[in-house]
Amino acid sequence: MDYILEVKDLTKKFESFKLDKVSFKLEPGYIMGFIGPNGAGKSTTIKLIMNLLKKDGGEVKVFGKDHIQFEKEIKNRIGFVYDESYFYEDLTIGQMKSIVASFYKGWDDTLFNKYLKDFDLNPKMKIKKLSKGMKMKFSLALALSHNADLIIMDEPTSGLDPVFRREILDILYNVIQDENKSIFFSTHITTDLEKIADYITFINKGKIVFSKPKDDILENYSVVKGGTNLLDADTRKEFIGIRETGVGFEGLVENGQKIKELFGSQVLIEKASLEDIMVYTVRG
Ligand SMILES: Nc1ncnc2c1ncn2[C@@H]1O[C@H](COP(=O)(O)OP(=O)(O)OP(=O)(O)O)[C@@H](O)[C@H]1O
Repeated sequence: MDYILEVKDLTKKFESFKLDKVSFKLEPGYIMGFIGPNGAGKSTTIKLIMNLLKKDGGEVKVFGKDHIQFEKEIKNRIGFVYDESYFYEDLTIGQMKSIVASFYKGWDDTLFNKYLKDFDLNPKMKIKKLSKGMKMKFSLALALSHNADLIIMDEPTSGLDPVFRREILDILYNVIQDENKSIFFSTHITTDLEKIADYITFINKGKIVFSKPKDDILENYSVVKGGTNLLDADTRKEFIGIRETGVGFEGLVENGQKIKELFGSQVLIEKASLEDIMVYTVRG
């Protein structure tokens, strides 16, 4: 199997945080969402993949090649959207575009102008006058205009309104209709991933909780609701996380069948959303 992105045992130590042997793989033609709470290590992972930070251990291969040894060649084929703006604020969109375009072999000006139009961006506008959402749109237009085979984005939809977010998701979906291209992006907006992601990689406290097909995840995890009288030391062990309220409890389980056998009709079992899975796993 040829992977477009292969991360193996990626490790980075900061003073008070460790990214601990992070591993996952992405095949061509798919979208992988990268989720996790604040401070889980998403941006650090992305910066390490892009070699913007020096790793302490592990391996990263992009298009089957080492990400440092073949950095220049690889970056020509990556469209990168970063959560911190790296633009020169005094330049206009058009001027900044010319600088960025000069780095890429496959730059497509026609496509870029189409995105500017779609995104309602005026090339004469100075970058410092753009709102957060407009800057994000500009970053996206740049990332999508050099025929990249892999799009890597750190929270591309944060700060965007729901209408534009939906538009972005449609654009991303169109990108992967070319089966040689893939998208890897981090986000807090799990409902966006429910719409378009094929795979979900979930990171918590620097460790991967899972990296699996979205459909498997949504099929396997359930939220169980019932009375607190059902909870004791043994039954609690069945849950990944539990929330108790005045009227009963809600808990996340990976195998709903076992709970069904245990509690029968005393509980209500519903499919878990990605948000449920994230919240209950993080809270425990
Ligand atoms: N350059 C650095 N030096 C020291 N610690 C750092 C550095 N960069 C990140 N960290 C720490 O590493 C941890 C992970 O940060 P990271 O930005 O990767 O999280 P994240 O999952 O992207 O969070 P968020 O969703 O809030 O953006 C945090 O505790 C952060 O303080």
